[in-house]
Amino acid sequence: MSSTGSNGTPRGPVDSSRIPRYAGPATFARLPRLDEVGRADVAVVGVPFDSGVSYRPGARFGGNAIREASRLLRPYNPAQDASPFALAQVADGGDIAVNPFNINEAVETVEAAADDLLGTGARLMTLGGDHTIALPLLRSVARKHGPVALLHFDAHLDTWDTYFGAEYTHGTPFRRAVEEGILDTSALSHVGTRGPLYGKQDLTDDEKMGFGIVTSADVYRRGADEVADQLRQRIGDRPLYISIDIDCLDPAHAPGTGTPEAGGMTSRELLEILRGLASCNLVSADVVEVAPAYDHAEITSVAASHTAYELTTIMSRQIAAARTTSNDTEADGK
Ligand SMILES: N=C(N)NCCCC(=O)O
Ligand SMILES: [Zn+2]
Ligand SMILES: [Zn+2]
Repeated sequence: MSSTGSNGTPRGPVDSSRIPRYAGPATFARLPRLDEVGRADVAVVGVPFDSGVSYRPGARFGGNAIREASRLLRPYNPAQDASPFALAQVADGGDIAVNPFNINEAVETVEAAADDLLGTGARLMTLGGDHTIALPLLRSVARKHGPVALLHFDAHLDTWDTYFGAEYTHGTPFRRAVEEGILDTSALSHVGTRGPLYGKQDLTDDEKMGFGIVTSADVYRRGADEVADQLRQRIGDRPLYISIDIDCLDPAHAPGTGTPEAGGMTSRELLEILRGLASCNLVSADVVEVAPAYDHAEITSVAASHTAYELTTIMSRQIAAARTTSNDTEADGK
């Protein structure tokens, strides 16, 4: 069942033709807060945590920067021919309050908060935070759906083992996830990979874990449509989690991030690949590693807000389609 406003439809964003879009506190896309609507089909939630980074800090401010940049999003998404906030109740669930001084505790807090939100039937659209948070989010999603397919957009593999002996960092979440058996290892892909590694072994280890790699150069050479087709075939109808490290984009398209690497995808390529995945069973997603202190003119947070908008649109469309199917089944049974 979906949440509805008092007139039976989801409560959408503040009307920017009546109330200036730059007025008032920011929620994602000017949507209602979760406490204003009771429950949501898609909960947008911030995780202000960056104690897992290996280089520049600052992603703890990413969620709010994305919310600010999302003021300009409009309610109809022409690329997917859908009005995501009318198809399903999308609401801003605020931030998960995580301990910046204790990574293990932070990981537990994120996992428990995700359990609570997923337990209400919502799908999660998480705004990071550094990439460490993908692990507890995946644990929670897998508890609900079983091992999930993973599409990981990133310059980096994030399947390294430890940094300074620490297991939970932004360079290690997906190795931990594979070790814990929470990923469906027949459908794991990195997209946008590039840049120097520690050694060739990084690639061999990653392949052994089950990952396929679409490099940023592959995207450039083969084009977004072909890449999306290939990914869609690999994923099939498995429950899918999409994790997007904004550094999958070239630093020209996302300068505001902690570990930038030259030679990345354009924001157009990323958005187009996502649109090509609209038929996949997207159960939750994150956008991480937005570090506004290194940004200019909100380039990075605007790209991140549009990325979250495409992901939210995919989820809303699927929720609406599932509702139609179950209504049809009910009608047939009567
Ligand atoms: N997840 C991100 N953004 N970066 C991981 C980089 C890890 C390293 O410094 O080797
Ligand atoms: Zn990265
Ligand atoms: Zn990453």
